[in-house]
Amino acid sequence: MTGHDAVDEEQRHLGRLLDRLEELRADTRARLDAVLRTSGGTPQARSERESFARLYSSELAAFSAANLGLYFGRLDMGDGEVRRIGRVGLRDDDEDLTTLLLDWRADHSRPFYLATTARPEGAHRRRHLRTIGRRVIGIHDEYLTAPEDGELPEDHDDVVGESALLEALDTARSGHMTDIVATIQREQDEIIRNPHAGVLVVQGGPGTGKTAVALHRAAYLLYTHRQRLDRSGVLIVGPNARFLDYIARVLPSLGESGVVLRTLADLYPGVRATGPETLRGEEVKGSGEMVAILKAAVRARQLAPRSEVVVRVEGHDLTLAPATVRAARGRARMTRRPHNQAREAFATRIVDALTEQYVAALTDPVGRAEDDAWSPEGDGVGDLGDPARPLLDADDRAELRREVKASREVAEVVDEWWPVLRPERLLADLLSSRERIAEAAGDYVAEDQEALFRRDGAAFSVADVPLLDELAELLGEDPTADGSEADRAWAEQLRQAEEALEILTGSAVQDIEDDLDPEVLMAYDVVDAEALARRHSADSDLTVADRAGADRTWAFGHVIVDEAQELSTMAWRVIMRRSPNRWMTLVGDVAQTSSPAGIDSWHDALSPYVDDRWVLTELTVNYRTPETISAVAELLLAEIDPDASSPRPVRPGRRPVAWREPEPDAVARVVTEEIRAVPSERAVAVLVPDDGGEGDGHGHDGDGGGDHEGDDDEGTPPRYAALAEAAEEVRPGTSVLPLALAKGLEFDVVVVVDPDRVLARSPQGLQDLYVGATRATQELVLVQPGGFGPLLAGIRDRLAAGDRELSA
Ligand SMILES: Nc1ncnc2c1ncn2[C@@H]1O[C@H](COP(=O)(O)OP(=O)(O)OP(=O)(O)O)[C@@H](O)[C@H]1O
Repeated sequence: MTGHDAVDEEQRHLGRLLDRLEELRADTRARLDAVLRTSGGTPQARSERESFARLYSSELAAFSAANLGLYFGRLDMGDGEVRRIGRVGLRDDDEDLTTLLLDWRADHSRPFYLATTARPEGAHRRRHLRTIGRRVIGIHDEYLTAPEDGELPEDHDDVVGESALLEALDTARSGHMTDIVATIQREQDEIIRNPHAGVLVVQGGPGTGKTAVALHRAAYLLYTHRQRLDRSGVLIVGPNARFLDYIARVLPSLGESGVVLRTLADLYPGVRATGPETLRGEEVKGSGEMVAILKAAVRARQLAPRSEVVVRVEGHDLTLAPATVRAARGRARMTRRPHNQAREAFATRIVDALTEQYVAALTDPVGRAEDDAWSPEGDGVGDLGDPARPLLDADDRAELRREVKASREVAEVVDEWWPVLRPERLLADLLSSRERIAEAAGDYVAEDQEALFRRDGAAFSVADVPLLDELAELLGEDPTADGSEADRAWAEQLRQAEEALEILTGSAVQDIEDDLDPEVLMAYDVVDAEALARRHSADSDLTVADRAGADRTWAFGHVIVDEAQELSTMAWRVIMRRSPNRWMTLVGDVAQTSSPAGIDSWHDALSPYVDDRWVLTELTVNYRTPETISAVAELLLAEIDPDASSPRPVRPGRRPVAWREPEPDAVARVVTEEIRAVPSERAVAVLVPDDGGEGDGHGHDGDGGGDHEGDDDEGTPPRYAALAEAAEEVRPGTSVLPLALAKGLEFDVVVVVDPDRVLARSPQGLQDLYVGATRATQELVLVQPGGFGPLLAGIRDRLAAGDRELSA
């Protein structure tokens, strides 16, 4: 068969596939319309209709998404079987339901990603197809076993489908990440399909495809465990809104729309953390010591009077002694329930104590019983008279108790000493008062206490989010707030489970939470699966993603964290709460940690939660930066950690890294010169220092906000505003970004301005520069006003010497 014939054959098949897809789409559309036209019926019928409507809508979305690049690969197996691989699975409507196209996630598609000449996986030939719309514009064949008439080409290490891969890697970047279904590499495939049902860590240097792998794993898990994950949802947490925007199209392009994408800034429903944070603040607020500080802050709101307080009930003056209130407080704390739930126990004790006095006042006017109650042998709570001589029967007493409980003055004192607290108010009150900070964080040095302080009314920062979440745990639901019936039923189930656990373990659930001993059962473990499922399928028009995203206590079926190295100790606690089953994929690179509260060892971060029961996988090939740029990155990495190994770049560089040393007043000219030279279809970014020195607002893209196209200079530190303007003038739409926002992104050409200033930002300056230098797919330019300092000049000279040696 000639190349021409082969293209014709594939062309015919593509036409058939697209026609079949269209048929299925029309069919699903008709079903959806029929469901939407029906109304009325029993609540059960309504709920069934809603779930069918959701199912058909998501099928429709998947079919529409599959249209582009539907068919991209073919495997000819050794036994003559032909497998065609594409974005979705399609069957013919003949009697046998013949398979026309295999979903890339199906087991039978796997050899397409794994086969090499060394291990052909039963395949004889792999074919990559390039298509535009209905047209096949190219095919590329690789023989995995020797063809009859030719030699077997040499295997290229671990790179599968090399020419298709290199072509994909060379394409201009659009500002949005694209899926990689056609060219997933073996080491990536093994992670995407990894069957481990616990915590899977994906460690890899810059550009190794960690983000791509995480997103494709989400799509794979949804395909393979559809039933389970459709109900419980998948959560993906990324470093900032710009990053989420960058990756937002990948899952829809794979036909998956039910995933909740969040940053830490909006992981706490109802709050958008847009406030600035200092580096010190980030560090202090991220540390595990905050748990004790927040507990102290809650306890500080559980009060007792200094002297006796008189409460008037139905014309009788009843007295509450400080000891009575303290005893009630002690009992309430002993329930080990969250503050707002323990309030009932506190109120009950207060009402009991007052009722006794009330009874005594009516039956024992001389006050003997009361004297007994507060005698040194008394229990501080009093005694309801002598049961041998009851003057009031049980009903009378109950009535008196009701009167005490209903009294406004009693409610007021309960409110004053054990108020209902809400996380947002409590945190704002704590952080805006130096006295309260000193009270709760007495052990901290003055600078750390000061790092916590913020003006009242200021927006919360990203570092505050885990504190709010922690407080929500410590405080519990507001019993006076509305909630859906399903939520209340769920809260009640959890409460009962917690009580059962308390009896089982003899210790408090909150204390278990403190160090989250993995061997200790959590409430979620004992809430029966059925109740969990009922909650997850609660009758509602909203999608799972909507419901899960709005519910702080939602138990996600799978949780994926990208750039997980940035999570502080406090943030890990939030993430773990969202994943009670601990089925997670954590993706990151401990050499890229730029947050002072981030991690430098997976073990340290994870062992408190899962001990050593987590699996480490590694990605070793760099698909983004070409060799020339990787060489600079490698030397920077050696400064961060001499033992770390760099990922191997798959592409040579087109142009060496440019080292430019303009006079300080010529920086804008040099930068604009560089970006003007870049072809218009290529994406360019100018990366500038965060300006995040102590006391400065540190760059977090906290606005949580949507589409960033067109407002690319958002977040530019003021010092670089003029540079941003100049860049915009010569090349509209150029991103001028602080380095912190470049995390996870990539551009064809990257200009890093003032790298020495980045390095000077302690303690993570080296990591920041390493991140910045590895954002480019084609060219890197370093622009240092006044000339490079010793570290970078040294790197430049070593590379130049290496080049001279190579050419000698
Ligand atoms: N198998 C592949 N086929 C085609 N492109 C790929 C493949 N793997 C990765 N890429 C591309 O390489 C680039 C880097 O991938 P990605 O952003 O996922 O890397 P990363 O490890 O998350 O990087 P970083 O840690 O630096 O943010 C992306 O453009 C991605 O699409």
